[in-house]
Parts: sequence; C-alpha cells; structure tokens
Amino acid sequence: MTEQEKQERKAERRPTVIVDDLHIVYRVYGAASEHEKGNAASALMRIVRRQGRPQMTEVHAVKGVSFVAYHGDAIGVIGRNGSGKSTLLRAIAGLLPPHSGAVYTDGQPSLVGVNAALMRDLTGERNIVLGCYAMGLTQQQVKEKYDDIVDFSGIGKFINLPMRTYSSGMGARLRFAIASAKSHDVMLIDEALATGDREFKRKSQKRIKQMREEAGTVFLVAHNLDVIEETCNRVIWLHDGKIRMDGDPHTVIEAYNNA
Ligand SMILES: Nc1ncnc2c1ncn2[C@@H]1O[C@H](COP(=O)(O)OP(=O)(O)OP(=O)(O)O)[C@@H](O)[C@H]1O
Repeated sequence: MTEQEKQERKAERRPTVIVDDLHIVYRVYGAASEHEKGNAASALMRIVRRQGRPQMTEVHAVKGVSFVAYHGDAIGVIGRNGSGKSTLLRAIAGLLPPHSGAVYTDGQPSLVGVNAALMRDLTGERNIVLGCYAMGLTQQQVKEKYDDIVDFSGIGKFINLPMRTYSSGMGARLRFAIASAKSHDVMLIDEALATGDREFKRKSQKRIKQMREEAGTVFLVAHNLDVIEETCNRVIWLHDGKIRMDGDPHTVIEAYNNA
C-alpha cells in the first residue's frame, strides 16, 4: 500500500460521531413515579405536612451507550418500541442534553424526522424555499435545487397547495426531499422512509447511498428491517436503552429476529 493510499484509508476512517457513555433522562412533570406515590401512610403524611402529590417522574431512556461512527458509515438503529432509538438520534442531533456522558460530532448533524417542522399552512413550494434557507443554502442554490426537490418528492401539482392538505406519506417525502438536497456531515433519519411507497423507498435508498459516498455519515431508524439491511453497512440494536449488539447488518438483524 502506497503512502497516499494509507492516507486515504486513514481519512476514510475519520470519526464523525463519538458517543461516550451517554445517559439521557426525561423529566416528566405532573406525574408521580410508582415509588413516590407510596402507600396510604405516606399519603397521610403528605396531607399532614400540607405537601401536594409529588409532581415529577424520571424516564431513563438511554443508559450508557458508547460507540464511534466514521465517515461513509450508514448505521441502522433497530430495537423494540420504546428502546430509545429516537432519543439517541435526538441526542446526537444536539436536541437533548445528556444527563451524563457526552456526544462529540464532527460537523453539523441534521435530523430528518417525521415531525420535522414544516409549516402546515404554507404551500409545499414555500416550505421548500424556507427549508432550504434554514439549511443555509443561498437564493441561487435554492433556484438550482428547486425542480430537483419537487421531482424527488413526487408531490406533483400538490406542491402549490398548503401542506395541511398532504397525506402523512406526502409530507414525509417532501421533508426527506428538502433535507437531502444538501449534503450533510451527519444526517439522522428517523422513520422518514416508513410512510413512503415502494418507489419512494427505492429512490431514497439510492440517495442515502449517494450521501455515504460523499463521505457523510447517515443514521437511519426504521422498523422495516429490509430497508435497514439494504441501505446500511452497520446496525446498532438497542434494547431497553442499552446497546445489545453492534455489527454487520446481516448478523445483527438475524440475532434480533431470533431474540
Ligand atoms: N418526551 C418524552 N418524555 C418522557 N419520556 C419519553 C419522551 N420521549 C420518549 N420517552 C420515553 O423514553 C423511552 C424511549 O423512547 P424512544 O421514543 O426513544 O423509543 P423508540 O425506540 O424510538 O420507540 P419507537 O420504536 O416506538 O419509536 C420510552 O420509555 C419513552 O416512553
């Protein structure tokens, strides 16, 4: 291997995301935990002391997760409902503060979720323009990308109607089309492909591949394991907020299916 190849290989394996013993705890106000509710005696004591019912409970959603992601990785995150997948993605995107531990990212992470904020009362067209500006594209770049985004979203003439008239699948397609118009250092996709039809899935898988080739890192949460196996080169299986397995898609998905 020449020195140049060695350098290139090293650059390829440049870490983009380091998650170090990450814990995420949600605080839910207005709900007492089972432990705090206590028994009749403690309820009586609260009355005597004129204290109200305890008002806060904690949900420990991510419990000590650690891994390193590299340039060019497409990582599928799988696990049962409530295992912490969306929480982990939101923490990597910087939207949730760690309770303890840390997330380090090289570049700006972008989260594309089914709940991404587009304006329901604006047309698809206005949302494309605003969404592109929000990602930092210039007016000229928006002009250049516009037709491509409309075409990719497959929304057709609905592009001139307000987004509240769109089905959930159409909304998800538009979000993905806008978000993927720009190459991202770290792109986090939360079930964005789940509502698309087969044709859209095929197109978006191709786009994810392209993004990997542009040396970004893609995280994909999906319940459809076929999509994960076809799109990703690595899979992290979360169980009850912890990593149960981290490895090549075929092996991890097989173990998950047999669990
Ligand atoms: N905003 C919140 N406030 C309190 N608890 C939350 C909140 N969001 C998620 N949780 C809890 O955190 C845990 C992990 O939830 P999360 O949504 O990350 O799981 P998930 O694996 O993405 O689930 P799903 O496959 O159903 O989307 C669950 O116990 C959930 O109840």
